[in-house]
Amino acid sequence: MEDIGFLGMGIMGKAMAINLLRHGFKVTVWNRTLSRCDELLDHGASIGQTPGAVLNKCKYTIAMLSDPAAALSVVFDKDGVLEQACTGKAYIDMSTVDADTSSKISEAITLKGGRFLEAPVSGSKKPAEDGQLVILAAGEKALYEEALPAFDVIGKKSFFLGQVGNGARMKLVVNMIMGSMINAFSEGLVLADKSGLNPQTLLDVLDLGAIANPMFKLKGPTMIQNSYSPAFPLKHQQKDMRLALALGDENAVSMPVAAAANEAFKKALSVELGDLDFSAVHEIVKGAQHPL
Ligand SMILES: NC(=O)C1=CN([C@@H]2O[C@H](COP(=O)(O)OP(=O)(O)OC[C@H]3O[C@@H](n4cnc5c(N)ncnc54)[C@H](OP(=O)(O)O)[C@@H]3O)[C@@H](O)[C@H]2O)C=CC1
Ligand SMILES: O=CC(=O)O
Repeated sequence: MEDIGFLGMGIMGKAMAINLLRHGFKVTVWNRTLSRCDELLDHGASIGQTPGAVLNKCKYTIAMLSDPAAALSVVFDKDGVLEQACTGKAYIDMSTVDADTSSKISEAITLKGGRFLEAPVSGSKKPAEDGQLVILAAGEKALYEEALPAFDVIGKKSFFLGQVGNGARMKLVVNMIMGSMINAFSEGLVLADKSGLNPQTLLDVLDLGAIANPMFKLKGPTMIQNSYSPAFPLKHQQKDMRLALALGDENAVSMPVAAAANEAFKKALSVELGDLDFSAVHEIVKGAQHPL
């Protein structure tokens, strides 16, 4: 698996492609805003002019795109992946999407003789830079096994979860929990502050107890400084809450905590915090204490 195509040079795609290049893979990159590929030239990448051109050149193509609309557009639009899908071509979509989107893509590609794996990831900008992602793959098992040398560079652990859709579902469950947790954490920071406690001391206490976790440790110090440089953009976290709630609807699972968290993310989007880190929901939680 030496020659790899990579579609989507956003926060995650760029870091993952650079890691592959560092480890000796030949990588051909494409991004909708093509100029964002230029930086990859310094790392030894080639540039493809369209998703179809990348697929045409490479036996294996990975995609890391923002949402279902982007994932579908890159496959089904003109000069897209589907135009070049055929026997011997493998497509690995690592974007966070819902199971229906993934299944649509899988069906279209396999109908043309192509191969498909979904492989969303858990972990953010820093784990992507450090090759420490957790990979949640589903689809063609043989393709999963062929992809492992690349997954081992990108991630610290890969799971094969069975049929297409299971990777997407697992990722949405994980991010539903994460989105609810960041809201509860934010409320705790506000409560500590308003009741006369030092939020930094709260962080120290949390870090020593049963609910210590890497997210609180990483995001806490920046949240108390109101600093939200995007590692995981809030607009993507809201997309994940929306898709997870839809999965809850499909399965008649009541999720009032996630629904409340989703409202906070929606409010954050409405005041244009979507491009900041998802921890910027803290601004909404703080603001809720001062209704106009
Ligand atoms: N950041 C994180 O911590 C993590 C993100 N994820 C998931 O990974 C995916 C990518 O995230 P991230 O890199 O942070 O996102 P970014 O917003 O940084 O990048 C999004 C990418 O999608 C492309 N894109 C958006 N819309 C379209 C479209 N209609 N057609 C073609 N390309 C499009 C963008 O291209 P352009 O440059 O032209 O806008 C860009 O390459 C998302 O699904 C996210 O939920 C998963 C784990 C962690
Ligand atoms: O999807 C985001 C992450 O941190 O994982």
